[in-house]
Amino acid sequence: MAIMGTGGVGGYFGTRLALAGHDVQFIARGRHLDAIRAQGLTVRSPLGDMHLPHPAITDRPADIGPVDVVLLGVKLWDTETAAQAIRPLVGPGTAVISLQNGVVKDEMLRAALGDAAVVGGVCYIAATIEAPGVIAHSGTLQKLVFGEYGGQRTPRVEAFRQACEQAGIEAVVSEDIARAIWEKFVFLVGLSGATASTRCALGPVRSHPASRRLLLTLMAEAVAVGRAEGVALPPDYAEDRLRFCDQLPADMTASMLRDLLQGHRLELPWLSGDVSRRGALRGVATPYNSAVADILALHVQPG
Ligand SMILES: NC(=O)C1=CN([C@@H]2O[C@H](COP(=O)(O)OP(=O)(O)OC[C@H]3O[C@@H](n4cnc5c(N)ncnc54)[C@H](OP(=O)(O)O)[C@@H]3O)[C@@H](O)[C@H]2O)C=CC1
Ligand SMILES: CC(C)(CO)C(=O)C(=O)O
Repeated sequence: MAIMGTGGVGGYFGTRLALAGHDVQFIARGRHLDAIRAQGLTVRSPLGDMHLPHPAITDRPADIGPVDVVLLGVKLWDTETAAQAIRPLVGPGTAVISLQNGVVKDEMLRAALGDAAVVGGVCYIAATIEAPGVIAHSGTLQKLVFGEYGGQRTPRVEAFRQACEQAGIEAVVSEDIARAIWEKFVFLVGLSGATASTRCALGPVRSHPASRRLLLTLMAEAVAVGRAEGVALPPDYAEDRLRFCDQLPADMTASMLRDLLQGHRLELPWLSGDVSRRGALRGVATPYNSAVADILALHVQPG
């Protein structure tokens, strides 16, 4: 397997897979790569800390050659460059599974790598690069959902499910992965848009009638756009996600709020911005997502 982007997501899941005995080749760059080469890759997690003293790691994916599975864990602005870089890793049966947020990622991967390579995927976790060479996992959630776009349970999907099971990763094979990706997207568009634009955690956002309406409407617009694109989301799915939000910890925030507060680049154009863009193409009104995209536009690029 290869992990393209050894960050919060790639570093966490890759480390688990490597510790379970799988041949995992990590791809990283910069100070993070240097630190991992010098001191190994460390994951701090409430489920138990992990350490790979000498992981196979490179910044030259072409040296790795074809693999069974590529997990893509780069931020969305790096998708096209990463897709070109992993071309030498993709053989006839290789599954490229993006763990990124958003719904546009697999469209970009298909354009670069062809339809056959792309297996849909989505992940549920909160993990970040705490320091070069060190990944910090918050909470205990660590789940992958993946599947072929046609819904078939192919040997490559089943083999990866088994690998995850051996590695102690909660893994679910979806027969409607497009819908599974949209389900996460709906929730994340609401959580990221509402927490980042108010600069508040979920607890306060859901308890004030106005910010609760903001949260619900951001999700409802995403549902309307998904349904207009033919995704089988129930019409009341936003209300379902609002009930889900009511059960989550009050201090929960989206990674986009954390990025905003730390002055990092934002994935906004691929979240609320993408709802707005897709809505315009389908004739679906998305005033709340468009407003969030406009309000936060100044912060998308740091500096
Ligand atoms: N973190 C989380 O908890 C969750 C994240 N996601 C999604 O997963 C995706 C990844 O997020 P996250 O793990 O937080 O991102 P990170 O920034 O933590 O990790 C991405 C890593 O990939 C590296 N990278 C990018 N391009 C290359 C390249 N060409 N060669 C080598 N290394 C490269 C980056 O290096 P550099 O820093 O130099 O750019 C960085 O170290 C995002 O789409 C995010 O929305 C989804 C669920 C949860
Ligand atoms: C909501 C969460 C933590 C779920 O994985 C996420 O994807 C994000 O904040 O980017």
